Amino acid sequence: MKLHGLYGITDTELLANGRLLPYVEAALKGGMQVLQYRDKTQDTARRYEEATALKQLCSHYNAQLIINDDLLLAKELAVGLHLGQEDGSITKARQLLGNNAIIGATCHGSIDLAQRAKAEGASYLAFGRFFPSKTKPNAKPADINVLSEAKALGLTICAIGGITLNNVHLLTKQGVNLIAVVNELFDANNAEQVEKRAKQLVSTIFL
Ligand SMILES: Cc1ncc(COP(=O)(O)OP(=O)(O)O)c(N)n1
Ligand SMILES: Cc1nc(C(=O)O)sc1CCOP(=O)(O)O
Ligand SMILES: [Mg+2]
Repeated sequence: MKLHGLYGITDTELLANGRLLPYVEAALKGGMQVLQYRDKTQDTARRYEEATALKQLCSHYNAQLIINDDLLLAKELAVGLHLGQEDGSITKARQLLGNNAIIGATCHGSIDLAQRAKAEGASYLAFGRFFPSKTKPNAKPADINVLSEAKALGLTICAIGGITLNNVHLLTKQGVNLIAVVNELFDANNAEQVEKRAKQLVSTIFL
C-alpha cells in the first residue's frame, strides 16, 4: 500500500528546549501520517533516546517513523530510513532492513536518480526542493514538471522543500503522495499551533 499524507520532518533547532515530543505529538494529533527524525548532531546517546521515544509516539498514533541518514539506528529500532545521494547504498540498506522496511531516496529533480533508486529497492522517491527552503536554503532546486514522469515509475512519490499552506496545492494537484514539511509545521509558538497547521495541511492534501 502506498504511503499518503503529511510527512513531518524534525528539526533540531525548532524542536529544542523540550519541544520535540509535544510538537511531534501535536502534529500526530493533527493527522500527520509519517515522521522523519532528522538530527545532524553526533550525540549518539541522545539520538537513540529521542528516536526511541518518537517510535513509541508514532506507534501510538499508527504513524510511520523514518530515520534520516543513519542505517544502524534504523536497524536497531526496526523503523524506516531515508537516504540522500551521499548517505550510502540503498541496496545495502534493503539487505539489512528487510523487504518490509520503508526506505526513501532523495532524487532531487532527476528521473535518472529515481530509476536507479527504484532498481536498488527504494520504497518512495523524494523530489525537491520545489520552493525556497528556510530549513535547507542550499538544497538543489527541482522543476515541478518532473512529477508527471516520476509518477509513471509506480512508487510512492514524495515532495519536499519550502512547502507551505499557500503552495501545497501545486504539488497535490500533480498527484504527489507524501508532502514533506519542516518549517511550515514546526516553526510554531506552541503545540496547539502545530496541531492546527497539521490539520490544515492534511485537509489540503486530502482535498
Ligand atoms: C523526504 C526527504 N526528502 C529529501 C531529504 C533530503 O535528504 P538528503 O539529500 O540526504 O539531505 P539531508 O536531509 O540528509 O540533509 C530528506 N531528508 N527527506
Ligand atoms: C531536508 C530537506 N531536503 C530537501 C531537499 O530538497 O532535498 S529540502 C529540505 C528541508 C525541507 O524543509 P522545509 O519544509 O522547511 O523547507
Ligand atoms: Mg541525508
